[in-house]
Amino acid sequence: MGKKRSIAQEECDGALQVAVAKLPPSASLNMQNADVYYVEDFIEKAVADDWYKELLDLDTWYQPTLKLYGKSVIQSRKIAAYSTDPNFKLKYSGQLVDMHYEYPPLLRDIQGMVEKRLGVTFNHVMLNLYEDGSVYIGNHRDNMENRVIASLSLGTPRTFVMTYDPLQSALDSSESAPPKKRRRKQSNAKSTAVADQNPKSATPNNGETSEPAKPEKRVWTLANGSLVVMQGVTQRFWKHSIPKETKIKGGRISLTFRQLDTDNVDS
Ligand SMILES: O=C(O)CCC(=O)C(=O)O
Ligand SMILES: [Fe+2]
Repeated sequence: MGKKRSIAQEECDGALQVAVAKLPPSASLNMQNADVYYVEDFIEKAVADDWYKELLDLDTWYQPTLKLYGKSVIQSRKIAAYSTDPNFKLKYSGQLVDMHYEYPPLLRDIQGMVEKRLGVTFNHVMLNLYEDGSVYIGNHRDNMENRVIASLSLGTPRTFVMTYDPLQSALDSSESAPPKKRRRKQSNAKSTAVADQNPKSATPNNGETSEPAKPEKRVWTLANGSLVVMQGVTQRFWKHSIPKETKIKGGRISLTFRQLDTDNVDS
């Protein structure tokens, strides 16, 4: 029997079959068990401002209702969702997302530009509206089938936090998973390294699961016109959030482009 392969290794092989975004190595954040890029000046600020204003006027924004512990709660963050696949449906917190299949011309152009620059195609974009700093997104991981996730930021800069928090199953499948007790202690570790406002100051990139998990956190500001790309094994090992910053009065729109699995089409 051959040596058991790590999840990271298998995912890397899988990622070669599906396209990965092409970005310069200088944009890589060199995070352990992740493939994350940040391009601060992906588009000019003046263009980002214009796009922000135009997208704010879309008539497709709405506040989804979430089911939390059996109660219906209205999400503070407005969203607008589009798909290039006319049959594609998506559930979010148990509710069907209000999906639109006719892209407004600007959104089609933006998606085309992002696709061209990254060398990949997307079948879905979710717009998030953070009207001010009281609107946030809690710590979460995106679905595994989101092979490449590209998030374009427009408007007021907001803080982005990425926390190393491996899925239990990912560690269990790893060759060198540390014992359970130690893993739990590590994920709560107070000594978590925080690279405030500097996504590149970092621990070394291990690239795979052959090393014990290192507690780590990255915190930086998403500039107006910037792009974050997460792909490969990132969602298995890292969570992300945009915390509340109540002093912030300006608005922000993020456009999160995704490659959703068409097997999930719920027609
Ligand atoms: O607004 C952002 O940049 C992040 C949004 C996000 O994490 C999500 O939609 O899953
Ligand atoms: Fe997310």
